Amino acid sequence: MKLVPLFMRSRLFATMSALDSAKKSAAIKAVDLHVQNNTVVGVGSGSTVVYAVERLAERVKSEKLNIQCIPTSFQARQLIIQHRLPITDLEVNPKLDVCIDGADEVDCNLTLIKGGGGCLLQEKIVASCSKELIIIADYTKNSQKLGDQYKKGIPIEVVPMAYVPIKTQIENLFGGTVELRMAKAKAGPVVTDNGNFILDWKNFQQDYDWEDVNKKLSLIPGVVETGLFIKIAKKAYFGLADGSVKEQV
Ligand SMILES: O=C(CO)[C@H](O)[C@H](O)COP(=O)(O)O
Repeated sequence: MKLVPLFMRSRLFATMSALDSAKKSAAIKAVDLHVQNNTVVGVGSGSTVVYAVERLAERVKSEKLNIQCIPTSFQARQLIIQHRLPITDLEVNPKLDVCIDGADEVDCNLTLIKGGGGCLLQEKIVASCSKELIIIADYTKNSQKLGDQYKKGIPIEVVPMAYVPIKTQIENLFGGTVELRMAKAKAGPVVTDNGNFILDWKNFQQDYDWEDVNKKLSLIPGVVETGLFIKIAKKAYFGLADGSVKEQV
């Protein structure tokens, strides 16, 4: 095992805990302001959402809140079950009051990149059934233009057999580079909760009309969904390093 000098370890720890507390304060604020008794709530995916689920569980216990939760991924489903929150689905509850979810990047127009965790398809479906999508994130996700902060690319969920022609079409239409997302603890590609692959479109131009790009991407045969969330989010809460929370509408 490689030894990390003590001064570097404490700096690493300090950075991680500042980010975590920023995620937590954003999550608490969103849950406290957007969830009441009888709310049907969409539970997003990722590390920030963990704090939202913890807060939901606290409030259900202390305030005896009656809520119903709809997961956006296998991870979200497990979180809901672990915290013994009531779970439902779109078949029973096709209309949600609110969906609380994280994001990989949020630009000045509340356009989002989502899907860093590979859950974009169910996240977009659940968000589209919700009266409001509320984003919770730490301060590193807040940017002027997409691509300013998040360098891992725009995730695009695709049908496996079509990943090569889709990659070529995106590169020819828009430039940049498109990579098949590879798994970390499995040989081969990441397979989504829906049995699809993820392409990450990197080094894209930043001054695109994202609505137009999203329409064109969605029309390519085999594209299941894009990680571009345009005019869907109602509000974003960013936890800041000083413990405060910034709101963006
Ligand atoms: O879109 C997502 C998963 O598909 C997540 O919301 C996004 O990746 C943010 O995750 P985190 O809260 O861990 O930063």
